[in-house]
Amino acid sequence: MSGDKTVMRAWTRAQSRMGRVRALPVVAAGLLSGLTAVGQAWCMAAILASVLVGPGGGRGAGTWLAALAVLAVLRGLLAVAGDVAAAGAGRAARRRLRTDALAAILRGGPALLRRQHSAELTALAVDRIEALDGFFARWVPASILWIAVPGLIAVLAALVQPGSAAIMAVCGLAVPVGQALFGIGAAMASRNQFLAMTRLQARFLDRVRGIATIVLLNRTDDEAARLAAAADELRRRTMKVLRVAFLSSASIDCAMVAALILIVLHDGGTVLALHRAGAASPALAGSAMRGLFVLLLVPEFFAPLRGLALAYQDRAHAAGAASAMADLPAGPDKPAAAQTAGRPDMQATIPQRTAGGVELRFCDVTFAWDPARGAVLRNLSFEVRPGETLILVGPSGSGKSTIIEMILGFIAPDQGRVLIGGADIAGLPPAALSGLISWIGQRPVLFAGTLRENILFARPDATEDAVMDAVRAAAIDRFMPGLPDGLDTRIGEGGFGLSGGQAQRVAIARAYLKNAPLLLLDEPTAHLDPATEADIFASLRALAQGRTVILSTHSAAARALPGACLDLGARQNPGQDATISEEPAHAG
Ligand SMILES: Nc1ncnc2c1ncn2[C@@H]1O[C@H](COP(=O)(O)OP(=O)(O)OP(=O)(O)O)[C@@H](O)[C@H]1O
Repeated sequence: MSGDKTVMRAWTRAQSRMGRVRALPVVAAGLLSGLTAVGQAWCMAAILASVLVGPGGGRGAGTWLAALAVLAVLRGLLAVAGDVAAAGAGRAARRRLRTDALAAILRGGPALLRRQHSAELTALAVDRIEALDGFFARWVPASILWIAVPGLIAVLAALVQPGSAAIMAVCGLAVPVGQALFGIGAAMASRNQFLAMTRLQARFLDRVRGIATIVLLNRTDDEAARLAAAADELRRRTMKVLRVAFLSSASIDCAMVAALILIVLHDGGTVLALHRAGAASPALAGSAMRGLFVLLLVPEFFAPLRGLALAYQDRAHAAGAASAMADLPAGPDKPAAAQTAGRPDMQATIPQRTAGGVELRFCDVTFAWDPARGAVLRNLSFEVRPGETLILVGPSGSGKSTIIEMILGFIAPDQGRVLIGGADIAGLPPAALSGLISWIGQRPVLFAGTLRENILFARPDATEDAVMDAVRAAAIDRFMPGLPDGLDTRIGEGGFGLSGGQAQRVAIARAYLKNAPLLLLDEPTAHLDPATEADIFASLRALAQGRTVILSTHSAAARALPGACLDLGARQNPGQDATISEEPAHAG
């Protein structure tokens, strides 16, 4: 996970900017609420002064009470309006971020899962983004209101009682200093808490997936102890977050109590002096009212500062999410634009779908996952003409899956170009590229749902006839009579289980429905017995008709698919070029 503070700060600042527009109604409600609080304090001060010191000669207590009631209702309404607007701002931001995160995860594809744990990605898309609600609903408005409302209150108080207003302002200024100190601790504590939570989630998911291995190797107690240790770490870090939050809130209370005491001493002294001097009742009542007014304003003055301190947690969550978001692949426009900049030839026209497949060319492609470990593909060139099949062979780690991920657009060459139908895939919009490709991997993913829904996943608007054609072509009709509800049998998680070969037939049916000109097969029979493998290859052979096919395999049974063979193992020996055998050599 990236811990680059500049990236985190830039992300948090950018999110703040984006959240500000939606936070404006919350800020407006907060400002108006601050004004009504001033009105309430004035009414309360008038009522208390007339009770404590005697009538000052102005309006009666009844008028002030009525005004107080009206202001209380108004303030209640403003609070509701502010809460509704804040909830809306949080909802909109979470929706936007979740869409961005999901798009980035899908863009990253399998390559992303190789470097990030699926539990981490799930935690980001679900928990972290959920936790950002407070950032947009509370922190963004609070970061404006903590200056605006106390500033407004201090100015109005200064018009009435300048000395007390100055005391309140000076005590208020101590708060940001304390918050700056606690804030750093809060941000670190919160980030550590999130890391501990993600670690616990990842460990738990791993262990649930590997439950059979844990039981068979008799490691249940060990694993339970480790999970307990991870849970305990999360508990400790959560307690630390709470401790820092408590200290931060206590520091504001201290500043507020200091302001109250100093104002009582200051204004109380004035009222007492007037009383001793035998001042007239209206003058005494006026002085007491002004003193009480400022005193009653003190909690209102500190309330936005307390709001900011509470929302600091939310900002810390945003900083934690920032590092996780920064690890996701950037938007498609950025790399594509960067790669095609100044190269009009690369701003590709989208190849048309053709009946006989599509041409695929690798031109001098070099790629390293990690430059320190050297290039996986070095100056690789080959060409597959429309309708032809290329079989990628070579030992484990020679780069077969890397080639397939590159064609899928999940990774881009460090040097060289990959052309599909004459268009550089770096310049193709992701949707256009995926429209040209069907992909079948080692283990097809079946979603919880019916068999029909799983097949239709490739083309939800397919007609019943098209689905039945795909079912027959993929030989699903051979095992369908054994399913309780035929095509409407529920499969996937919690549903009916399919064997590896049957699941692969669902993937073949999906490819039939999608009907793309380029078919990528990444070890499609890796986990199947020889008889099922032969069966699957027979279906794939039919599927390959009229399509360009790239097949990565270790299996000798792949000979069932007639086509050229590119031995990547031979390329790893110095001085040897790509070796395409059996068919016209289009390799360089
Ligand atoms: N996400 C990744 N990050 C870093 N290195 C990677 C990543 N994916 C693959 N590699 C490395 O790239 C090399 C080629 O891997 P690749 O999966 O393409 O090989 P392969 O020929 O498909 O292997 P296999 O036959 O076992 O599937 C390997 O050394 C592998 O460790």
